[in-house]
This record gives sequence, structure tokens and C-alpha cells, in this order.
Amino acid sequence: MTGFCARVWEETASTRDAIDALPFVRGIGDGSLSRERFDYYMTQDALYLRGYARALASAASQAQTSDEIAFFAKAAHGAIVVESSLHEGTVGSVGEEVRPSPTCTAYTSYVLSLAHTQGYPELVAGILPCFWIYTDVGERLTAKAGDLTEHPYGEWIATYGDEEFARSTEQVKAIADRLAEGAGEATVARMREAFVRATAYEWMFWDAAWRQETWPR
Ligand SMILES: Cc1ncc(CN)c(N)n1
Repeated sequence: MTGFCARVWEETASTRDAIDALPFVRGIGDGSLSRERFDYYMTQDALYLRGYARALASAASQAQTSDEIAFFAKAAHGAIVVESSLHEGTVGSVGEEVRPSPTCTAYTSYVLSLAHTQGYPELVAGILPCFWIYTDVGERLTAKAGDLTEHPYGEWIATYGDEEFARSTEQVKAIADRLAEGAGEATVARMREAFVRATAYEWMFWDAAWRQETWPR
């Protein structure tokens, strides 16, 4: 692996180690996570996916090739329909009365700010950790858990350990590498910043779920 993705993956190694060490992630893996914490996470994640799907749709509108337009449009549909159905199966339909947590608000606002205030390369770089971190965690948890049929979070682990999801991740990585190759130094620096920040938000999102974060009253 060479190029932009290899560099930012290396650069975020400590954040990724910290993700693996999170009690929430360990608890999903060994099944010890409380239902209450998992339901909090799934509810917030359903809200996150609505914002994230908008960012993917924006990437589709900014893409310059038919393949990339189709890829991001399909990914937006997948986030809002396929992934959200996993959430609905767990916590039901999340209504307007549920408030996004501070971290959920911050992460979705951040990816949407990339969509509206930066260029397509920065947006792709900011969208990538959502694919790559979940593939990475999903593959490791799948390998560790073995047979998922009796696992309390088996459906969640199988969704992100899935080969189709991993193929989508590879496609976004290839797009990011291609965009970085053709971009100037300043754009690549902003792409790097977007990738690093979104990776940190992935850590924060699981940590917030563990704490069942709320707004100050
Ligand atoms: C916060 C978050 N990041 C990533 C994913 C995987 N699409 C997700 N469902 N939620």
C-alpha cells in the first residue's frame, strides 16, 4: 500500500489502537456490552447515518466520473436503507423527538461542513474513515468471535465484517489515492486533516456511547 491512504493509515495508528482498546468496542466483541449502551449507540448511529448519507449524496453530486457518481449515490442509499434497517431492527424507527448527542452533532456537522465548504477530495478523505475504520474493526471482531449465530451482537459484527462492505472501503480508498495524486500540496494537507479528524470522531462516537453522553441541562 503506497500513497495517501498508506500515509494517513500509518499516521492514525495510535487513534486506531485506542479504538480497539475502547471498552465499548471490546464489549461488542466479547458480547459483554450492556443492551442499554448498545441501544444508545444504535439510536445515535441512526441519526448519524442520516447526516452521513447526505454527505455521501453530496460526494455523488461533486464526483466527476460516472463510476464515482454511481458509487457514492449507491453508498448514500446503502447508509440510509441497508445500514439503517439494522438499526431499526434493534431500536425501532428513531423519531424527530430524539436529540443527537453532542458528539453525534459534532461528527455529522463536520462531514457536512466538508461537503459544503471544501472540495471533493477533502470530502472523500473525511468520508473514508467511516468505511475503513468499520471494516477494520469488523474484520477483527469477526475473526475473534468465530461463530456469530449465538453472539448477542452477531448481526452488527457480520454487517461490518462483510466482504461487500470491505469492497466498498477499497473503492473509496482507491478514489482518495487517485484524488491525492492529482492534487496540490495544500489540498492534500486538507485531505489529511479531514481523514485524521474523522478518525478521531470515530473514537469519540464509541466513547460517547459508552458514557451515554448527554447535553448539559
Ligand atoms: C459513527 C459511524 N461511523 C461509521 C459507520 C459505518 N458506516 C457507522 N455506522 N457509524
